[in-house]
Order: sequence, then C-alpha cells, then structure tokens
Amino acid sequence: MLNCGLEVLRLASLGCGREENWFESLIFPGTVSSLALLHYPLRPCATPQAAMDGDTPLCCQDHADSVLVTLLDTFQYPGLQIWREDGQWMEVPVRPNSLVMNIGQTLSAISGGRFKATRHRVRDILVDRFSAAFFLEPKYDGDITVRMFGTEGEDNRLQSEEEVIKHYGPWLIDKMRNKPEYRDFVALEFSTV
Ligand SMILES: O=C(O)CCC(=O)C(=O)O
Ligand SMILES: [Fe+2]
Repeated sequence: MLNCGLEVLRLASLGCGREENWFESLIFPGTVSSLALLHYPLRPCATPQAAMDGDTPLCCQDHADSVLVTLLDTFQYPGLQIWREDGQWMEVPVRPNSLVMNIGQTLSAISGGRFKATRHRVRDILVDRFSAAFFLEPKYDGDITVRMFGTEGEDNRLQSEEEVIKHYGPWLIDKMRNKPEYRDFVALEFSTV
C-alpha cells in the first residue's frame, strides 16, 4: 500500500511539473502513515437519530481525511459515498480487484487546492461491514506549509483557530482535540476522576 501511494504521489508530482520525489522529504524519515482495519458492526438496535441523514442511516459521518492520500479496500462491500460538486452524494461503484483513492486535506492544501480533498461518508448497509484503509501521511515534523506551486506559506488552509501550525503532527493533534467526540471523551475522563 505504501509503495502504491508513493507511486501516486510521484505521478502527481510529475504531472504538476515537479521532480518525481518532491513529496519524499515530507514523508521520510518517520512517516506516521497507518493501516486501519475497520469493522462497522451490525447495530443491535434501530439506527439512532444522530446517525441518520434524512432517510439514510450512516456508520461513518461526512468527513475528509487529514492525510495526503488514502487507499481503501472495501472488500466489495457497498456503502462508501462521495460528495459531488453538484451537491449530491454518490455511491462509489464496487469494482473487484481495485482500491479506492481519496485525496486528503494535506495534499489539497499543499497543492493549493488543485487536488481537492474528497468529502466522503459510509452508509450503514445494515450488515457487518469491513474495510482496510491505508492513510499515507507526512512525518510528524513534516512542514505542511510547503506548496507545490510556489508562494510557500500562503493559503494556510491547515491553520488552527489561533495560529498557523507548521508541522503535520501538531496540526493533527490540534485538529483531534477540537473534534466534538474528543472533547466529550476528555470531559468524561475528567468527570470520572
Ligand atoms: O470504510 C470505509 O469505506 C471508509 C472509511 C473512512 O472513510 C475512514 O476511515 O476515514
Ligand atoms: Fe475517511
């Protein structure tokens, strides 16, 4: 998966007129890339209202990945949906022997928005669902203010509310800290001490 993702980035670099290993120093040494083996268990009860979008039950809410690119094996399970520019959700067709690739927020920022982060979600297909997601990510201290098309440091779409965060790891941690789920979790932790 890593080699496949790196090959995609090499092709993207060449396509954008950069040398083919342009991304390597952002990723190595010390990439925080990970492979997630995901299981969405069948809910033992009716879908809670918070997991419904109108009539559509969801097991993973609308989001874009933080990463450079994600390579996803959905093991031919349906349910993955992407947000189209015309404002509709589209089901990603199941295609055997293929991976789905999502563009992440970091690649989007670094390319000045030329590669657009893929908004996606997973419809609850009301059976146990499995997938494997490889998140290709920079190294912890990778400088995410670099830009493929000059004007280094401009277009800081990855800034936190208070300040521009220059490095991938601290930006990711700041982003997680500001997620409602994480805030709820921390509140819960403190309330039990
Ligand atoms: O399971 C899937 O098909 C998508 C998972 C996903 O979007 C994620 O883990 O970020
Ligand atoms: Fe995702």
